[in-house]
Amino acid sequence: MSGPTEGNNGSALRNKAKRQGEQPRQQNASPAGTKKRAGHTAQSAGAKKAGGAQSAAAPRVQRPATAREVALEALVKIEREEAFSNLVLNSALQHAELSRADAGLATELVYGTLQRRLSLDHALSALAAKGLGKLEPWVLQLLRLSAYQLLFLDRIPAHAAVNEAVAIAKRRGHSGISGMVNGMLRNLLRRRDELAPEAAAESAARPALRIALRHSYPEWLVARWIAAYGEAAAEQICAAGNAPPHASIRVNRLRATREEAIAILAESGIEAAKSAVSPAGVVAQRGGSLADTIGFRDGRWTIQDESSMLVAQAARPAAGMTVLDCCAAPGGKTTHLAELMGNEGRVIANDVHPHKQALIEQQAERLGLTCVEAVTGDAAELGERYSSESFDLVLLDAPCSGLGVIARKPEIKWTKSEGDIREIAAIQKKLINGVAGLVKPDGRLVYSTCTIDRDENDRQISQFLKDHPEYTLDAEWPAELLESLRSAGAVQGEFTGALQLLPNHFGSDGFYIATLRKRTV
Ligand SMILES: C[S@@+](CC[C@H](N)C(=O)[O-])C[C@H]1O[C@@H](n2cnc3c(N)ncnc32)[C@H](O)[C@@H]1O
Repeated sequence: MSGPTEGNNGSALRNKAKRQGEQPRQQNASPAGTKKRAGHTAQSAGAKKAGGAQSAAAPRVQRPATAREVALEALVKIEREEAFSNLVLNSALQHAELSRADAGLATELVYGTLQRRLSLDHALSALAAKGLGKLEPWVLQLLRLSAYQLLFLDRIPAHAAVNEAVAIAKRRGHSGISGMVNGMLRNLLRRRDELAPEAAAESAARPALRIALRHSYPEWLVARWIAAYGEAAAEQICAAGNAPPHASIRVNRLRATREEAIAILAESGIEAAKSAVSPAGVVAQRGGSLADTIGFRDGRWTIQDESSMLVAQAARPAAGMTVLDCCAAPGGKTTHLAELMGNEGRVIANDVHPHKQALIEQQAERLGLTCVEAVTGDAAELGERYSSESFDLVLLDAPCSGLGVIARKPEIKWTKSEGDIREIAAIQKKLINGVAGLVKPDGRLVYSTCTIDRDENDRQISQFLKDHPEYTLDAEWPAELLESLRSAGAVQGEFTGALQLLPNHFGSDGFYIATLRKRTV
């Protein structure tokens, strides 16, 4: 689901967020310093777009891109193409020739700038005579990433942040732009206390606006979370979304135990411990890239968020079952189901995108799982493709708004709207209704999402249960799993068979899981 998030930030930035109880962000890509540059650097691509830092006839002298230039290019691309931050950044780091520390800084700048966009724009708009709307995209991103350093990072001297920004502006634009960047950032330094997020939040009239300004979220989203979970929880959710995500693996029980995986990681210099959430999970605390390990290559583990690992566990597949995973790519939960089945039985893994079939097949092969069959099709049409009541277990890990994975993809805060939630909830409804008939009597239907919006989750399932009296919620989850969920307060009172895991419960992704059983007639 989410791209790999591995390793620790070599630069170990201690920032203002850290002083407020958060951890420095982990580097979200394999260390780039060892890779040779391939193709254009982020810097050379930028120079071309700025229109003439070098003439077409001049020999191209490639100067290594700096951490800030790599971050700037990535930010421009993420916004222009509405691309996922983790994919853009990983690719940018692979092409840049940065030291480990600089790759850490670029990562911090990209994620921090995306996370704190509201606070940064709030401060910058007070300083921009003509507002921010007319600025060229790269100038706006340069101002944001520089303001992020001035307002949120302690370890970077203010003069370094300003001087670097002015130097980039000079290389990319005309002198008017570098003068404006210089003036605005020096003004920001002078008025730092007055323009800080805390000061803005204190003057907010509404609770949703106060939380939005303090933690940098759209007010409509905070208002939705307050309505769903209350004010205190909404604020905790927002804070958790700004904290660095955990880097975790799911151990393939057919090839290793958690203890063995922890020992193998230690040999590669990665300090790791058992997950408090998932019985299959191991969380890296310090060290390098989890994907760049022998244990990953030889199929002893898969990189997966701890919450995501709960889905297959809650589904309780057994050896010999016939299982359908309706929205399966890239295969994280498919392969977990197959592992829990001891590779015995049949797991049909469907996805609508033909190119994703190979992703599922590659994962199954890497993990040694021969019971997986990857197929392509629209999940809404699976009800016509397979005989009714032919599966022991059907998993619908539905496409969703992704509001539970904001810590990994902070751009989601700014790209999603309430209209998007309505649209995706309608698709989810169509998909779950479409596959409900495929489950055998006494079989299970598992519905999951990586969002925390009630319209996509518990309200979706309440409506489904009204429309399908042949189904009930099934509370039979593995005891070990329920115990850990209770100890974190994620499950309170009697467990019903549906779980809304919030990002603030364990620091893992926000996830919803409902297990349903079809009655026998
Ligand atoms: C949440 S992701 C699934 C993640 C996957 N279960 C895993 O654990 O790796 C949702 C997937 O649904 C697929 N998808 C979206 N609409 C679909 C549809 N109508 N039918 C089948 N798959 C669909 C997307 O391509 C995407 O891969």
